[in-house]
Amino acid sequence: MTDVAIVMGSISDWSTMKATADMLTELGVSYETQIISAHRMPMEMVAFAQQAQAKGYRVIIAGAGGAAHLPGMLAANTILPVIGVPIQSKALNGMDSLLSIVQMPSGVPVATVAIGQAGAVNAGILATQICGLQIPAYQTALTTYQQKLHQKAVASNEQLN
Ligand SMILES: Nc1c(C(=O)O)ncn1[C@@H]1O[C@H](COP(=O)(O)O)[C@@H](O)[C@H]1O
Repeated sequence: MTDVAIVMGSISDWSTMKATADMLTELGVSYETQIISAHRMPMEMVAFAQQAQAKGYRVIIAGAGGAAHLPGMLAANTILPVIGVPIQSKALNGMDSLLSIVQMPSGVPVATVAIGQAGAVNAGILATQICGLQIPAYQTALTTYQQKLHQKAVASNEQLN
């Protein structure tokens, strides 16, 4: 069984969403990646969302840019938690993606992270935290990751002196 599904609206999103995949790899979390678009592949998008729980995924991470309907439309078709990653669009710098993803109507949440790569990394961590509620090995990996972050911050402070 694969724990996390990473989906994105276009192959052009991969340069951002690779940061999610890399984070999950670092934390030892199983994932699959797929291009699915609510706009360009509406039937496949609905089928994917409706089958996601039965496939055994615990969390869906969806990256999309511009009129970023994908995360919300997935959330509308599954009870799994959906984390939305706003891709940094060229025309509006990702503000369009962010607002399209975050401003969901009451009853259909998408857990929205920051625009671009930092958000993509955090989406991977957030998904691991959710899966970690049931998988102790993921909590151990998160603790190790947090300790590494701490050590790096302390070490960078020492560079000042
Ligand atoms: N936002 C969506 C959806 C969707 O929400 O279904 N499908 C594609 N896209 C976005 O269109 C942007 C440009 O895509 P192209 O580079 O393929 O033209 C991408 O950021 C993609 O996520």
